[in-house]
Amino acid sequence: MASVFGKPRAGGGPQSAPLEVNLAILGRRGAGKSALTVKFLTRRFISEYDPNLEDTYSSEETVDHQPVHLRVMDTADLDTPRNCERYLNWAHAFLVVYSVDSRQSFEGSSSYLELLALHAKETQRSFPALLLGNKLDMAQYRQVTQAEGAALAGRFGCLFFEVSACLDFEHVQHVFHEAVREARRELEKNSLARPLFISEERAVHHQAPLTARHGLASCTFNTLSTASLKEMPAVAQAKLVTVKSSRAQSKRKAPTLTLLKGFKIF
Ligand SMILES: Nc1nc2c(ncn2[C@@H]2O[C@H](COP(=O)(O)OP(=O)(O)OP(=O)(O)O)[C@@H](O)[C@H]2O)c(=O)[nH]1
Repeated sequence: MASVFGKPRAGGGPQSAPLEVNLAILGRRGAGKSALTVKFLTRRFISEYDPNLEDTYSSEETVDHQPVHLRVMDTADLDTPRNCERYLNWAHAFLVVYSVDSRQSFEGSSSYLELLALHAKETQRSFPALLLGNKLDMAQYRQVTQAEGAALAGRFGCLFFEVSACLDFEHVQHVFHEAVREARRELEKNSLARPLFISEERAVHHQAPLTARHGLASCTFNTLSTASLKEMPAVAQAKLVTVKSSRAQSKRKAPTLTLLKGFKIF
């Protein structure tokens, strides 16, 4: 697939330009979106962040021996999803985060999943989403059981993981790489797809396949469609991302730039 800024490249071997994947991290305040993002990018757990800053980071990753240019948007909605187009039209995949010690954040994650399902229905496109129960290290204060997390993910047909931003890096990395894999599958599917896209003429049903994959619910937000041909929309809208200074830099109490080694902020 040809590539311009903001549009993905699908496929390609080791010689080709890296696949471009945009990933948005969604969830209620305090769920641990920033902590997970920074853990993934720096291998470190940083405990304090400015809740009002929304940053987009860029990182060169290798996933399954394939180079990937990954952009991660650490969103900062207030209590509920707001002005969502900025990430809905930008991301190829979503990580929806809640905290296992907060029922409120779990309920918030459900709102985000509903928002994604609605967006898929409206745009007739598929959006991989992963549901993450964060703060697994706080399991003794659980308000949300693992079964509840899995059930919610199953309802929306997403992958589900429990993680902790302050425990091992590999687990957090695995989750982000799974999101890249899901996005890549979707991009490849779209690049192979016919050049015309079929839009709905009558009621569209949300499809939430519940197939188990490695014991987890799988798949993406899909919609069924009929008739009426339209031009195929870009997989991602070409959109310039305005990036403020790094949240990791801006709010960290003791700014240590070595923390930023290994990823670049743009
Ligand atoms: N124990 C524990 N604390 C965590 C974990 N992840 C985040 N926290 C803490 O939870 C609080 C909120 O984390 P953030 O990463 O700022 O949460 P957020 O979802 O980005 O919240 P906003 O910035 O308000 O949107 C901070 O005090 C973090 O230190 C975790 O895995 N375990």
